[in-house]
Amino acid sequence: MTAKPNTPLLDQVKLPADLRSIEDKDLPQLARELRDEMIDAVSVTGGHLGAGLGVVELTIAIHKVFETPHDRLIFDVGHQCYPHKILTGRRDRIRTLRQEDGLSGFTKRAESEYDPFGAAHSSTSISAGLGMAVAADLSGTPRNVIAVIGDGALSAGMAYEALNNAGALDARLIVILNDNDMSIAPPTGAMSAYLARLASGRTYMGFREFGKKLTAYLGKNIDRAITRAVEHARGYVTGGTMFEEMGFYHIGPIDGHSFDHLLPVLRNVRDNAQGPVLIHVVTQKGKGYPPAEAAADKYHGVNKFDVITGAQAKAKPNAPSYTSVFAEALVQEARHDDKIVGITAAMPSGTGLDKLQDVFPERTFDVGIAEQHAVTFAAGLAAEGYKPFCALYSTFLQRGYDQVVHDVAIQGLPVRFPIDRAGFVGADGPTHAGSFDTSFLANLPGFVVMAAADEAELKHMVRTAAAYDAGPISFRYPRGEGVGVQMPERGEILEIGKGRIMKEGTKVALLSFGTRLADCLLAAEDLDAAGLSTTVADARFAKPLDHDLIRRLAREHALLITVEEGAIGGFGSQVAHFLINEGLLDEGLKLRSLVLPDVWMDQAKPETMYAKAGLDAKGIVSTVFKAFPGLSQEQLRVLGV
Ligand SMILES: Cc1ncc(C[n+]2csc(CCOP(=O)(O)OP(=O)(O)O)c2C)c(N)n1
Ligand SMILES: CC(=O)[C@@H](O)[C@H](O)COP(=O)(O)O
Ligand SMILES: [Mg+2]
Repeated sequence: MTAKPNTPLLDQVKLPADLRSIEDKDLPQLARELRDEMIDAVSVTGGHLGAGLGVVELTIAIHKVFETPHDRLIFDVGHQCYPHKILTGRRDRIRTLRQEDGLSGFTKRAESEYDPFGAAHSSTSISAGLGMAVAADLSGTPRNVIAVIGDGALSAGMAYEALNNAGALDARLIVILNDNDMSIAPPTGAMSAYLARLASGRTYMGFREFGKKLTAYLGKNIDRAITRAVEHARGYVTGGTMFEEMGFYHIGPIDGHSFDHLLPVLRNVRDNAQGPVLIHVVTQKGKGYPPAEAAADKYHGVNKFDVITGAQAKAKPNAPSYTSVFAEALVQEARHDDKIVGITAAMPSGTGLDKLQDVFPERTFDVGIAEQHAVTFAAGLAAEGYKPFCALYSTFLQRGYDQVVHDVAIQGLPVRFPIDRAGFVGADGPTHAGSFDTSFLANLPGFVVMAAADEAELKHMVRTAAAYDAGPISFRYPRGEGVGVQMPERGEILEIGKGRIMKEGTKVALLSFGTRLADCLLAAEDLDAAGLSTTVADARFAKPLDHDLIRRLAREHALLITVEEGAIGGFGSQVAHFLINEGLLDEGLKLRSLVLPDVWMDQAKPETMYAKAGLDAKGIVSTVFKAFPGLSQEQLRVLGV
C-alpha cells in the first residue's frame, strides 16, 4: 500500500494486515501518526502513557513482520499496549480506555483475538509465551510466539524461571527485551546495571558484529548444533551474555525506535531462528512527547492532560490520600525508632515509601518487581530485630503469599504489612483490585489483621504496627483520598483485637471492617428514621476478633450485618465462624455478610463498583429491608426502598 494523498496512513490501518501492505519506507510516517493518536487519546482518558510511547515503532515492526494474530504477541504487564490496541481494530474505542464498559488498560483475551494473553501483573509474558510455543510444537502448528518484556519486569524471579525453562526446552520462543532503563521509577538492582553495560559496550558491539556475521553465515549452512557451538565459542570471545548462557540466542542491543534496525532483525529471526531467541532493544520511555521525556517518571501513569503543555488535570482533594497519610505516619514513627525500615517492590511513589526514602535513604529498600523476595527479605530483617514495613499493594502481595506463610507467619516474625489499594481500585480493573488479602491473611495463625476505617485510624494503625513486635501484623487501606476526618498529631497505640462502637441502637447492628464505615453510618441514619434503631461498630481487627463486641452485638440486636471491602472468606467469614461455634446463631439472630461480589468486576469508578456490589449505604439499607420482610409501607417509604 502506498500512502493515499492527503489521507493519514493510520486511517488506512484497521488491522495489522493493512499495515503489512505499507512499504517499509512509510512506516516512520505511520509511527508519527500512531504516536499522535495515542497522546491525544490518553490526554482525555488518562492512563499509562510513557511505556506505550516507547514501543510505537517496535509494535508496528512486530505486526509488520509477524502474522498476528496467528503468530502470538504477548506484552508483559500490558500497560504499554495502547499502540497495539489502536493497530488491532480498537482505535474507535481507544477513548473509552479504563472507563466503565470501555477498553481495559491492559491486554485482555476477551477483548480481542490479538490479545492472546491477559496481563497487568508483571513478568508473566515469557512463561505464557513458552506455554504457547510448546503448544505449537506439540500440535505441529508452525507459529511464532513473541513476548515483549520490559527491563523492569525482568527484575522479577518469575521471568528467570521462564528463561531457564525456555533455554532447556530449546523452544522456538522470541523474547524481546524492551530496555528503556526505567521501571515506574528508575530501575534498581544488578540486572539494570548489567543491561546498561550490554547496551553501551562498544567492544562488545564490535566483537559481536563479527561473531554474528560468522554465526549467521554458519547458521544458514550448518545445522543448529554447530551453530550453537560457534555461538558458545563466540561467547568466550565476547563474554557471552547471561541470556546466551541460559540457552538463548542473544541479539542486540539494537535501536528500538529504528525500523532500519528492527525490520531486518525481526525478519532474520522469523526466517532463521530455531530455538529461543532474545532480542535486546533499547528504547526511550515517553519517546516523542517532550513533557513525558522530561518527566522523572516519563509519564508512566497520568491523569487527563493538556496536550500542548503536558499539564495534568489535578482534582482538588477534599482530604489527604491514604497513601500520603501512611507515608507521613511512617516517617514520623521512623524518627522515633531507628529499627524501622521500609521495603517496596518497585513502587516507591505508589506506596509512599519515596517519602521515607527522602528522609532515611539508608533505611528504605526498593527491591525491584520482586514481591516474593521483598517479603522474605523483610523476614530476614525482622529475624535480626529490625521492624520492616513491607509496603505492597494488596493485589501485588498475592505474588508473595507463600513467603508470607512460610517465611513470616510460621516463624512468627514481626513483619509489618501496609496493604495499599485495598478493595476496588477503579480504572485498573479486576487485575489490580485488592480483594483477597483479608481472606488469605486472617486465616494464618498468629497474624494480626487490621483495616483502617479512615485516615485517622490509619495513623493509629501505623503507630500500633510500629509498636507491635509479637508477630506479623497487617493493615489495609484503599486507593485515593480519605474521608476528611480530624487527624491526631501522632497515632495512638490501639489495643489489639478491640473494636469500637460508633453509635448505639437496639434492633440492627452494622459491624464494619475498613472504610465502608462511612456508608454504614449513612445507612444507620435512614434506618433510624424508619424506626429500625441501628448500632454501628468499627471492628478494626479481622484477627484477633473482638469476641466481647461480637457477642454483645449478637445478643442485643435482631439483625447483625458485617460489611467489608473484601471477597468472601475474610472478615465476615471469621465473624460467622465465631457466631456459629459460640452458638450465638441458635437464638434466632439474623446474620448477613456483605462482601465483594463473586465476579471479576471490570473497571469503573470505585463508588460505582461499590454501589453495584451493594456495599454503599443504599445497598446496606436494602439488605436490612430484605431481612425484615414485614416492614410497613411507611417504613419502606422512609427507607426509600
Ligand atoms: C507483580 C507486579 N508488581 C508491580 C507492578 C506495578 N508495575 C506496573 S508496570 C511496572 C514497571 C514495569 O517496568 P518495565 O517492565 O521496564 O516496563 P516499562 O514501563 O519501562 O515499559 C510496575 C512495577 C505490576 N504490574 N506487577
Ligand atoms: C501498570 C501497573 O501495575 C501500575 O502502574 C498500576 O497501574 C499503578 O496503580 P496506581 O495508579 O493505583 O498506583
Ligand atoms: Mg522499562
